[in-house]
Amino acid sequence: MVDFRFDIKPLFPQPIIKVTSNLLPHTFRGDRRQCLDATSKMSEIIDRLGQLSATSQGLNKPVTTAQRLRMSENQTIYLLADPEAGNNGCVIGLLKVGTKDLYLFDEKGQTRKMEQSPSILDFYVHETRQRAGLGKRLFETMLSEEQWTPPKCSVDRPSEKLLAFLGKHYGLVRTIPQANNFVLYEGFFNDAASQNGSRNGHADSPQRTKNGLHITNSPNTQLFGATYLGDEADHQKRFGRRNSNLQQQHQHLQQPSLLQQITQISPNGRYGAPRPTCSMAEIIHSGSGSSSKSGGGGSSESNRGSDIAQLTAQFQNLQAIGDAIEHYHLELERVPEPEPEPEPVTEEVITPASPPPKSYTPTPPMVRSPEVVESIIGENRKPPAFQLSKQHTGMKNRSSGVGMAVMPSDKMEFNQPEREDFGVVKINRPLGNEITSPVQDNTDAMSTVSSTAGLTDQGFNDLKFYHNKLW
Ligand SMILES: CC(=O)SCCNC(=O)CCNC(=O)[C@H](O)C(C)(C)COP(=O)(O)OP(=O)(O)OC[C@H]1O[C@@H](n2cnc3c(N)ncnc32)[C@H](O)[C@@H]1OP(=O)(O)O
Repeated sequence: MVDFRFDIKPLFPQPIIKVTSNLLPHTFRGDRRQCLDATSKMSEIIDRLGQLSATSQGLNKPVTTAQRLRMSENQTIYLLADPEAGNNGCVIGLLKVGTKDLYLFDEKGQTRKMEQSPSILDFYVHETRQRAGLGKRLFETMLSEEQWTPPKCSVDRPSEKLLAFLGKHYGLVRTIPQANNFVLYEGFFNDAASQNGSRNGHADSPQRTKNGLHITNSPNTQLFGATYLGDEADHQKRFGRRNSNLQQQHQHLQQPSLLQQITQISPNGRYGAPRPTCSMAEIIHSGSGSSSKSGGGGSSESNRGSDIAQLTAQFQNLQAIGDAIEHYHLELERVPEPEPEPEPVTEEVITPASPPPKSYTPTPPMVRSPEVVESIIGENRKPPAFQLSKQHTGMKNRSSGVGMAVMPSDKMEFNQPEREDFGVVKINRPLGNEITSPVQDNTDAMSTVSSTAGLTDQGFNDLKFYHNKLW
């Protein structure tokens, strides 16, 4: 029995009291100060009994606390005490009930939404007083106060003791399997459809197929296929340890043809929103698209001609890409091995506080001078041939995100000896490296450079001034 440092008699003018979110016995009468005192004491009683109940059921945290009761709108705790025991009396048991909106399966496996369904949420009688009829006394008081009948109560994860209790006192044995942790007994749905407004095919409720499968219509359904509720395996998995004795009914069959049918649900909402087109995908797929179009529609000669022209253009594009890749590989092979490491340059040397980049994507040909390529490749694959100054490496001027996304360049340097008009920049050539042949000048760029973009003392513009954030 559970006793407390205070006298419980004022709180228990009768052996069983009812407590709701105000944390006061339903019998309570008193002023504000007495009210605060009673609330504090009642909180202590509830927390203590809730903890004992959890321990008794092997739960790692209590289902019942004063704080939870205070926050709830539709829960009630019945407390059983023996006010005459000892000096201060003692509390013997607790029964927490409430109403819940639940999606449940009826005896036929049909889904029903039950609103304000009566539920047994927590039940405990102190170990020293169990099997003495006190549990039944508490339960009966609750039934009469709430005007509930036992078969109409759902039970939240009942323990074996509670299952035995309900079987013994109320003949509740045959259960209706559910996909959640609640146990229902046969008779739960008798006249429930008319009383509780339960219905099948509710907008929010799972739908039922002719074979008894239940399909949840959630965004995940669009992404990963339908979720099936109510089959035995799923029930076993969800229902867990306590209700192994309840696995008995409703073997729902899953036929492959039906699965195919129900998983072909067209996406809607944001999952059905158009996606941005991928230019490479367009190149690859537009050929088949156009051919199917022309094939399906009985196209004219001119259509066919334009299709061929399109295909030729795409082919040439692909060829050009292939050539560029091949050229790029050749250039990489041609990069000479770095010289043995000379004495490092001591002046103006940067010993980067941050480590060098872990991965490096080398520059394509025709963009850098071989020396720059060599030094940068050496930076990643082998120890550098010499220590690079900040001005050589452009460490601060590096645009790793944007530049690499567009072309595999570790460093982009801009040659702009004179100020040009707004928005126009000549790029990719250090000062002094003038174009010797038009072939070299294979790069163009437009930039959003402002007139305040600063030149370094070497004449390089810092790329950050050109970076378009929308990239
Ligand atoms: C939703 C939930 O709350 S689930 C959690 C339920 N609570 C617990 O499991 C906590 C530990 N158990 C208890 O507190 C109590 O056993 C209760 C609340 C379940 C029942 O209270 P009691 O005062 O023992 O009930 P009462 O004396 O009226 O009825 C006794 C019957 O309950 C069942 N019962 C009670 N204790 C046990 C037990 N240790 N083992 C098996 N059955 C038991 C039996 O059917 C028993 O009848 P029997 O003695 O003829 O076999």
